[in-house]
Amino acid sequence: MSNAVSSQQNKQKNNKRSPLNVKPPLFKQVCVIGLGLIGASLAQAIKDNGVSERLVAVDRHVPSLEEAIQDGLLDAGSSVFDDVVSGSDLIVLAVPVQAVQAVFVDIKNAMDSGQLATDCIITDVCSTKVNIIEAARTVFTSLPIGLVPAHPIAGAENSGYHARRATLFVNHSVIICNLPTTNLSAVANLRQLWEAVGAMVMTMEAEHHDAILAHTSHLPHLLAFNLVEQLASHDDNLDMFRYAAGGFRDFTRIAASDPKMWHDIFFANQSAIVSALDEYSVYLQDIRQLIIDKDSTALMGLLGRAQAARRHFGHMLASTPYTDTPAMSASYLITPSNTVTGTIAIPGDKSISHRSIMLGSLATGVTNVTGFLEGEDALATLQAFRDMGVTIEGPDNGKLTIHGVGMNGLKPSKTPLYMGNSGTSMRLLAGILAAQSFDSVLTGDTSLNKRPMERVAAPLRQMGAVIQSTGHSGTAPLSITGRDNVGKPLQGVDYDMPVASAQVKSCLLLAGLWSEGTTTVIQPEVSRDHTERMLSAFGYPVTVDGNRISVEGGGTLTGGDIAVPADISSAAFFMVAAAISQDSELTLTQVGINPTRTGVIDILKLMQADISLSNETHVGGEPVADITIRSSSLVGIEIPEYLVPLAIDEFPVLFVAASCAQGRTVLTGAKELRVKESDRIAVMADGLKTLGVDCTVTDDGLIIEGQGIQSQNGEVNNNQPVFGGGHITSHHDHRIAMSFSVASLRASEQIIIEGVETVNTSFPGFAELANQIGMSIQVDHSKA
Ligand SMILES: O=C(O)C1=C[C@@H](OP(=O)(O)O)[C@@H](O)[C@H](O)C1
Ligand SMILES: C=C(OP(=O)(O)O)C(=O)O
Repeated sequence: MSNAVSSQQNKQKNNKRSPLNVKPPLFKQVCVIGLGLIGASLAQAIKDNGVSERLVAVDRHVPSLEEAIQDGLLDAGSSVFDDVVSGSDLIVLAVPVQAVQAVFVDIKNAMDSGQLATDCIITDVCSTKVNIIEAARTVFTSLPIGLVPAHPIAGAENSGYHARRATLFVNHSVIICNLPTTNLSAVANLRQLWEAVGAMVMTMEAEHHDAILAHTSHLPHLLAFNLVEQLASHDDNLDMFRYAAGGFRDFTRIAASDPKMWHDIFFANQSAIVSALDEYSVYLQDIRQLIIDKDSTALMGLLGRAQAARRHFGHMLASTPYTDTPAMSASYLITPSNTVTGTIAIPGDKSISHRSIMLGSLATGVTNVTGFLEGEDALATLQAFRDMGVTIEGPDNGKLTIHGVGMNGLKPSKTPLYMGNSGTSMRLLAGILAAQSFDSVLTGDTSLNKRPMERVAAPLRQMGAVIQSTGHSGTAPLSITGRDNVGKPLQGVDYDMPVASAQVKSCLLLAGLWSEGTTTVIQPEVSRDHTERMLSAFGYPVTVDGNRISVEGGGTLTGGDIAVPADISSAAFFMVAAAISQDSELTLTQVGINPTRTGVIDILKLMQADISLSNETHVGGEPVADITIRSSSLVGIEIPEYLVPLAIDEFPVLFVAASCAQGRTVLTGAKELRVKESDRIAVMADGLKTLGVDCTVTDDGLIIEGQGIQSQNGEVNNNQPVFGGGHITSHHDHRIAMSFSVASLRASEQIIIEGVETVNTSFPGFAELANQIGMSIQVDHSKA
């Protein structure tokens, strides 16, 4: 008796296909063996996406087949292979690993009898790959040219036909194992199929696949089953389970999976699982010993690294910023307001926070940091040093304890160092890493991977570094060869910097710490000098002679305490907010006023802003002061070029100030703005035009026709709107998003700023603080 079921009567109504059909269908007939969750979901996805003219299935459970035909999913189905397989050009094995060999026997017989063409594509969805290939070798004299082992990394706790979802594979990875015997067109067709159902295809050697999966899937399942077994075998197991908290539940969730399936997988991938388990046992013994020894530093190091790595991997793979932003596409909806008042503390300085991690890690002894900026950029630097084996406790409310490893104590990271969105992290680290004994790779998110890196790579090469910018055009990822492989240390050089960049200067000075002889950097204009100051604070001699800065290689750093002042670049948004609005007065406490950073104060003063400094003192080698700023009648100016590097990050918000000034403001000599997180000249000009401001982009700057009104009798008149309302896109640049938020203080209507999640890179809590002083920013996560 034949177990075949067919669906003539259903054909008509089930021929509807999605408008996004792949045309013509890739396959004439796909035969799915096994209608469990994965097989049925793939069948549904093939059907919905019109990937095959006909779809048939083989399953031992005839009612599922009947239902699938009734549902219009299948054209035919049977529990007997020969009944339906004839003429298939793709066979998908979605059966347990141990059943694969028997299906290969059926396929071979069908090929021998001419029911199947010898180039029919044969694939599978099993979690192990080497044993699938071995099973094929046992059955076929030579591997079929259509054999393409594959593994979709997708699943759910529910199983069976009814749990199927056509979307199961969308945005999930599918690993395809290319075999030397396989027809290239078979691989290409299978790739197209998976892409058509929404998956992302990657290729891998079968052995590598099994080793990776042994660690990432098989080992966790094994541990989950085993932990439940351990607890269940206790005499008081009822109490154990009754009081088992969320940790146990989370850890053992996967122990609810199908035992038969896992039994098969554990045997099928035996050797890779055993070696993953052996490695796990070593780690278990190590952490056991740390607890016995009460080795607090090492235990904190391990736990901190693991916690950060857990977050970090996800972001690294997605090329997204660090902190868990609930939405990666958040917007600000800003209702116009016209007054800001209060006394507020601004978060810590980003530049100094980066350097505190770098020098603290390389120092001997412990460095305690307070006021650390817990923004994504500085956290990227922190993670990189953790990845290189440094124990860093915190951050906890801006406090960090760094257990320095000394000048030669860094260890190679096991993964590329991920710098997120942070140019400072990547460029300064390039200098440090070029001098280390080991190889490194530095990578970043999509924005950072577009920014110029040859500005550091080229001078580092002059020092003897072996460094490649492997991106499209002198861009990251950066691949750095360690000195052990180069065979000699870096050599000091004299380098005349073509641009006044503190990042380039710092990169070379840091490389100079390990170089033979003297490294001298000559800058065309003064740029921020935090590296020089902090090196001195850590006891490393730095010679500054005008714009020539030198270090001798071979010194050491001594850890100490660092108090990070508030970031003047973040304070700038609120300075401009108070200046352009009416009846405003803001005091920003203990802001860093390092003279290489105060260009924004100088420019605002030239524009006749009402700013004053008080409580001037020093914090950790850096001058700080309270800054008070009131509503001002700003006037347009020609910005002196020497101030450009001293206010480089503040220009986006200064453009907002210029729009509110009376008369024209002209910025020149600021080409650097084009290679920040966005092209800040073009992007600001677009946004200003959207809001109705007349401005002209030049090669190296911007001309803005201010719309401010002259003050009458010394009275400030900042009531009139200067900006209209509208939609602004931040181009995922934090400073663009914050600058246009400030513009809302002189807007006539609502401003919506899209893509504001990167504000967290430099100013976590910006919107809350802005609202505290009288602005009205609503954060909208609905696009997540
Ligand atoms: O050294 C630093 O910490 C920084 C230097 C500046 O870059 P350039 O020096 O490349 O202009 C600045 O834009 C950046 O936000 C931070
Ligand atoms: C340019 C900036 O930072 P980085 O270069 O570190 O990404 C910035 O914060 O404005």
